[in-house]
Amino acid sequence: MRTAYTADQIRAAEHRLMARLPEGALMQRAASGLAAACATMLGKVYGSRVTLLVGSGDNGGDALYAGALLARRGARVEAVLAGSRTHEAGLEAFLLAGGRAVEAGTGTIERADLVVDGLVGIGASGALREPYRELALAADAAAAPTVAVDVPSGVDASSGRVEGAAVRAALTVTMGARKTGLLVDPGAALAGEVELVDIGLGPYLPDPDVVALTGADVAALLPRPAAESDKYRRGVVGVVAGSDQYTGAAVLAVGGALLAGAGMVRYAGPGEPVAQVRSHWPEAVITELERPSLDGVGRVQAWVVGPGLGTGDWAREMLAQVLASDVPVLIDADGLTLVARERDLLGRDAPVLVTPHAGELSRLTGAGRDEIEADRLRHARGAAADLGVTVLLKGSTTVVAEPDRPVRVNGTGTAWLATGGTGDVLSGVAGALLAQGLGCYDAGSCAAYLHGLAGRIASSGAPLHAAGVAAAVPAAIRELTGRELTGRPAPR
Ligand SMILES: NC(=O)C1=CN([C@@H]2O[C@H](COP(=O)(O)OP(=O)(O)OC[C@H]3O[C@@H](n4cnc5c(N)ncnc54)[C@H](OP(=O)(O)O)[C@@H]3O)[C@@H](O)[C@H]2O)[C@@H](O)CC1
Ligand SMILES: [K+]
Repeated sequence: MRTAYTADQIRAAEHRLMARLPEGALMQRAASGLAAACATMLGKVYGSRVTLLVGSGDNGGDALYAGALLARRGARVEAVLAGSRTHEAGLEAFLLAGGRAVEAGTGTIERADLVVDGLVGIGASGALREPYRELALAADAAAAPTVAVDVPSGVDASSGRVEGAAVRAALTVTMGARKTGLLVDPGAALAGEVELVDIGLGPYLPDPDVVALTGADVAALLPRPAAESDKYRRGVVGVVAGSDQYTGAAVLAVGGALLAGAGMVRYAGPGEPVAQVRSHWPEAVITELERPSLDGVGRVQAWVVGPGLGTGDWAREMLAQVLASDVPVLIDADGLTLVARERDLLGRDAPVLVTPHAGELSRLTGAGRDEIEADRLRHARGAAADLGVTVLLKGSTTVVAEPDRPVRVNGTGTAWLATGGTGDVLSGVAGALLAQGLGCYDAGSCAAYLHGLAGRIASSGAPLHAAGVAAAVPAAIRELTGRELTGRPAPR
């Protein structure tokens, strides 16, 4: 599990640790980790040109001490001192090691083999001011890669929010613990690779603000069929999706559920989608509906409701009946539009997982779509608390929020997944995990991980289509769990 923390959490932990250490010890640890990462990126340190962008705080101090270490190894290191003041001891060490302070605009950034962004770290507030903004833009325009110290300057360490200009790093060397803003877009997209330097903060850290599951975490959570499993005990998913107008959503949601390991999928819908589901998935158990009713559909362990369902009376009645059941329900797409109109529908005791994209969450909460995109964490958390449900907010980093738990973020996706129908597949995958007994929090975060990985497998760097993502879900599970998938050693 990768954990991340807000700036306030980090600062509090640092204070407790600093009280036990000699002055400056933490910064020395940070700087040596930073210098080592820069050296690796440079390949050959001797003779290379390194330009430091140095702000007025300790973030600049880290850069200066690291610059001193690189200068001692023969690099030509120049520092642009951008703040109204400069970390004194760091500057002294830097100059003593042979580093040079230079003005901005002397071509130092353009000539560099590597730029080190030490403008601001966790002490930043608001959009980058001048001259920092100008320097961030110059670093972005330069040919050399940028290594960000702690966080890319311009990215809010606690949220990933970016107001105005920000540094685009190839590598972010982060001190003591990951910052939340490095795991959540738009910040995550600007951080590049993230390397964590251990400065001994571990014992002083509180519960994390956000966490990201690793492949091993997901593998450990995924339900596995045991020898005595039968199709009912492996989890029966009910899918209420699709309409005579939108048939594909039904096919994709059923496919996602089947291929993510549901023991059985029951599909209930009108004639057109029934015909499509039947021809694509003979495995599904189908009830063709003459009227909107779940009577006679049979027991399920979880429902997926909403993709392509429409928003008319039929859809509203189906949604209400699904929500009147006593099993977990995943609501997506048109189901969310209906819930936005009629919040009372959510009043139930059994768990609810909603899977909006930013536009759908906007309808649910009234916040602007752009505002949600800019601060995904805050809005997902707020919606989970307000609605009393688990919220999986889709996007380039998917976040899963549930009251009183760290937000889970997922970065396995690829931009190619932003195409029609992939959300329907995700709802089926998550529904299969719910039906197999995972709670909404685990089902949502594991489904996001698997779906992202399946997207990568289906894409391989090229366009993908939603049915291809569903088809790649077993390969994604195989990649995570390998031979132990059956719960037994692989046959020879
Ligand atoms: N604490 C520790 O033990 C350790 C800390 N470590 C390191 O210290 C970093 C935190 O250092 P920090 O607290 O000095 O703050 P930091 O991020 O350098 O900048 C603060 C200054 O920037 C300015 N400024 C703010 N906003 C701005 C804006 N929008 N646009 C422009 N300027 C802006 C403002 O200065 P002013 O403008 O007031 O002169 C403010 O005072 C941390 O990220 C890590 O790298 C490591 O060495 C490990 C040990
Ligand atoms: K920085």
